[in-house]
Amino acid sequence: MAAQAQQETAVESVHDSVRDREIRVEQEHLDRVYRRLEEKIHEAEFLMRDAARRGQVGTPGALAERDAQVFRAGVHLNRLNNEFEDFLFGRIDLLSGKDGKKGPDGAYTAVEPAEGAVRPDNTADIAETLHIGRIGVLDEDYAPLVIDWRAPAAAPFYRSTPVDPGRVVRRRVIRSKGRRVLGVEDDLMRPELTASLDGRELPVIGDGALMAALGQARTHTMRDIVASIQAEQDLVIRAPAASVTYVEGGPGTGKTAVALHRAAYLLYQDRRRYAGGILIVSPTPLLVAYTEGVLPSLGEEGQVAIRAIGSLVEGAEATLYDSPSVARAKGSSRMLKVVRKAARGALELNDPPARLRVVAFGRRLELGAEELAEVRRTALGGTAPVNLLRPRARKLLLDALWERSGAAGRHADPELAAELRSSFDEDVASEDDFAAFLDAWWPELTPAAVLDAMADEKHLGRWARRVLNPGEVRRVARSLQRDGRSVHDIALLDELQAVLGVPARPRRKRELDPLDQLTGLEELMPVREESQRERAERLARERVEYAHVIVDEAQDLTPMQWRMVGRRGRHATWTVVGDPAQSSWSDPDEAAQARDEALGTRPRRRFELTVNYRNPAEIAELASKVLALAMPGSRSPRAVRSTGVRPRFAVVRDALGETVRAEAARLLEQVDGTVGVVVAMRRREEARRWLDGLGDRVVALGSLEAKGLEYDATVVVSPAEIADESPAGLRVLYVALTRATQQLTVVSQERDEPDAAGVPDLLRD
Ligand SMILES: Nc1ncnc2c1ncn2[C@@H]1O[C@H](COP(=O)(O)OP(=O)(O)OP(=O)(O)O)[C@@H](O)[C@H]1O
Repeated sequence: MAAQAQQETAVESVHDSVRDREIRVEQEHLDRVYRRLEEKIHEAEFLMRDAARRGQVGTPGALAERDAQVFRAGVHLNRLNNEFEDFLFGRIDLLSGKDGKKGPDGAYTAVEPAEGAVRPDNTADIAETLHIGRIGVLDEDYAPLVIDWRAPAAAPFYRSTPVDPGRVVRRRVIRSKGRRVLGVEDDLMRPELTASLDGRELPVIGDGALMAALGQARTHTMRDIVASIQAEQDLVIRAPAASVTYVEGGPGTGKTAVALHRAAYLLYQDRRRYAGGILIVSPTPLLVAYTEGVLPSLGEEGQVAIRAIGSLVEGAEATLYDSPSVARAKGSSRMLKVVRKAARGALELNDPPARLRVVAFGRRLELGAEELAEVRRTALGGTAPVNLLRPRARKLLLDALWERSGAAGRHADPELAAELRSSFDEDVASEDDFAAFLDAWWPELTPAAVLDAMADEKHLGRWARRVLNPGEVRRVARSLQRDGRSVHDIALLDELQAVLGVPARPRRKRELDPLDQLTGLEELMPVREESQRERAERLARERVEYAHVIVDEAQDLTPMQWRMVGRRGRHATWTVVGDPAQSSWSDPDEAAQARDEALGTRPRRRFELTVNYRNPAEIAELASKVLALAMPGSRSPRAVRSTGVRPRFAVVRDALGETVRAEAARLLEQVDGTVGVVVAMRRREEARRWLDGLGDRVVALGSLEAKGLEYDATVVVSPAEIADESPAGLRVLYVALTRATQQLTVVSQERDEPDAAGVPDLLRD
């Protein structure tokens, strides 16, 4: 026994010394990289100073040169400052071979080793070693010290698998903090080989980086996965952006992570093209807060706007929730008709004048109610937005007055007749009364004013006749009377904006800045004048359309929301990620149709993600029981790991709040990271009170708020209550059950009909 223990200790220490040696090897490389980076920073700073000096000379040549230098140096400094932390994370050791073919996405496809690279006795030499990091760094001879993770040459780091290893023998993830290498984790892609590097056998350390990453405690912000992107995810990240990249995958398959990394990849691939901006649409502000740190960690921020679906309209912010039946009405494409009628009908509100009186050519002219109604009807026959039809209405009024004046037949000569008409128009239009009439009779409408008018049940009833039933009219009108907007109201505001239009206003002239002439200057600005974040926010405010639109949790967009998002990417390429089984929208077919309209006829490339990286198998298995009820016949993604900890079932004895609090406190002891307590939407407020004083590692969430988020452990409170809350309740419950990375507790009350073991009816076999 003692001998065996001694032997094990010896093996361990040999292993440790190999690990230490390998860490030293990587430390030496990292030191070289840092020395090189410092040189580059000095160079960039010198260039900035030098450029500033030349700028004072002021000759046109010096100015142009200054611009170019400032631009290059600024970009460099910006990147270096952003990414100085922890940017070297990977390494691949390759057999000799050709560089291989580039696939349609520009990345190298399976690169086969050269003939003879593997000897008949299965031994081989490592011919090439590449280090992968957040940005590329070249040494003084332009040889790569670090390859940017998005470069085609880095693709084998992500694509190589033991089934299809290509030239990769060993894939290593390097963990470092600042300038210190802390550890390495290796995966052997060709375990059958005995490979040597510089005459020594290639050592292998650890159990692979993926498992290490997945087991880590969660915080309230998402981490990037750049060191452990898996092959099926890499295919999506690097997919060409020619049209629509459409990705489906179950909970935890990395859809959100992939979407964020794809944004960074696209910018790297074609910065100029995506200077038009990338919009990432997220379902909730909570998910925006959770994910928005990922892009800066990948060195990208300025061109990407991550917005919650309830924050897409400038000046409005969703803070309220609608009941399922109100949401269903407001989100449905039936609302289109209602909104169009409301936009036109709103012209009649606020008592528009019933007659128009003017004096022209010395005569009193008048149009009465009937004639005005006729003019309005004709004007509204146009297809332009209501606010933009005002000039047409004005013209029709003048026509009617001209007719009334009897001056039409006065001249036979067309030129004279036209002249007379034009002086008539001028005469009328210059009258204050006419202008005042027009303002009152065809006022400029704002989306907010029309939506407020829809809060009046009588008005809404008129505009929604034969579209919404009386119950829906009542409920929708009431919901619009509340203080604040819901996420569905935001889509209505956007639709109203489109139906109303914004009349052209004289543009303010921008100050001329010589630097504006510089192409790509946008990259430099953040360094000198505003932070990346301020810039992203400014661009998001100013921008109406984007070059690429990424929709996360796409299964949840209602038809009206698809229209809103579609307007932001009319000329864009798209990445759409979602999971129909998690849809909280009651009519997926209607939403799919609206999605197809938003995406138009663009060709789609479909991808599927099949591996669940979030939930351990024990939790995934329980969730799959609800999946079978929610979407019979659909497959659960395969969980990659198992913890041996089965979900726990607790039954409420006395007060629900006390049981939930006790279970949350228990989980806080068990895990290092976060605990999420998911309740039916109507219990959100009380659930927050239940957890009072337990600290900020635990949060209470309504079922719809849990979308996309994850916690070390979750407490799901009353599955039946969550499932019964809406027509899509079972799918919402499926979302709730798939949020935990380590532990899950399900709390049941009587209505859950728990069995003797506490398992609620919905989760039994
Ligand atoms: N290749 C990977 N390496 C390390 N972690 C990963 C990898 N892929 C995904 N993950 C992790 O798995 C978790 C789930 O990822 P993500 O939230 O992107 O999944 P999702 O498909 O969007 O899930 P849902 O549909 O439930 O919202 C995250 O913690 C993510 O960081």
